[in-house]
Amino acid sequence: MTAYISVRNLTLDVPYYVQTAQAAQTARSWGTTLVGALFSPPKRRFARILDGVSFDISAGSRVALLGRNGAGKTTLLRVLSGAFQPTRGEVEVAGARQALLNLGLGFNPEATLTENVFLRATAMGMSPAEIRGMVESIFEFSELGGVAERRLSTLSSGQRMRLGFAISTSVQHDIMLMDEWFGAGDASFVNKARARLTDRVASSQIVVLASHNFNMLRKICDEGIVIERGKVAYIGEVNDAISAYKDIYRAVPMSEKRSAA
Ligand SMILES: Nc1ncnc2c1ncn2[C@@H]1O[C@H](COP(=O)(O)OP(=O)(O)OP(=O)(O)O)[C@@H](O)[C@H]1O
Repeated sequence: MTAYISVRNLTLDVPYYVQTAQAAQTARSWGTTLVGALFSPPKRRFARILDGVSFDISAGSRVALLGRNGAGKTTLLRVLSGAFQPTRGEVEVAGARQALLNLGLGFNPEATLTENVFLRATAMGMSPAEIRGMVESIFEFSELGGVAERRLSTLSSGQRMRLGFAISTSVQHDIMLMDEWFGAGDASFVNKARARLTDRVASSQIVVLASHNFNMLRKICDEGIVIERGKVAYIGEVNDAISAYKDIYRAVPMSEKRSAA
C-alpha cells in the first residue's frame, strides 16, 4: 500500500475545567471547599489546540515538525496516530502507523512483563500467533528476559522504557510518528535503540518527527512543517522550515520565550 497523510482544516478543541473565583475564595478549608464546590462547581471551558491545520504528506517524505513549546506538535502527532479525533476537519491516513509518543502507554503495572508484551502487541493489531513468535526477540532486545515473569511494577522506569521501545519497534510500519529522537537509557542501549530506529526510519514510507534538535532534523528530514499557536505557519523544505521557525522565535517577546522556549 502506498502511504499518505491528508489533513484538511483540522481543528481540535479540548475541554478543561476552571474553578470560579467565588469557589476559589471560599476554598480555605475542607468544609468551605465542599460548599464552594456545591454552589459554584468548576466550569467547563474549551481550549483550541489546533486551528484550521491543512497539509499533505506523500510516500517517501521525512517531515520535521517544528514549533515552540506548547505550539501543538505532540497534539498533532496524536491526531495523526488516531488517538485524538478532530473536533472539525478531516484527517485521512493510508498505511499502518506506529506512534513512538509515549512508550509506557497501555502497560498494566500489575501484569507480568510477558503479559504486558501480549497486551501492547494486541493493541498494535497483532495476532496471538504473531506475538508468540516475537516474544523472545523482544526480551532479547530489551535485555529483560531474566525478569519476564515479574510484575511490571517491579521494574525501574528505564527498564519499562526499554520494554516499551522493544515492543513498539518490533515490527516495521509504513508511517512512523515520533516525538523527539529516542535518547534515554544507558549508553549501550541508546546505541542499540538508535541503530534500530535508523533502520525503521529508512524502511518507513513516511516519517513525521517533532524535535527542537535542528542538526538531527536536517540529517533525517527533507521537509518541514512549522506550527505556531496551533496553526500552520510554514510548510516547505526542511532548511527553510528551520529558518521560518527561527524567525518566529526571534519575533516572540522575551516574556513569552521564558514560558515557552
Ligand atoms: N488535554 C489537554 N487539555 C488542555 N490543554 C492541553 C491538553 N493537551 C495539550 N494541551 C495544551 O495544548 C498546547 C499544545 O500542547 P502540545 O503538547 O501539543 O505542544 P508541543 O508543541 O508538543 O510542545 P513541546 O515542544 O513542549 O513538546 C499546550 O498549550 C498544552 O498546554
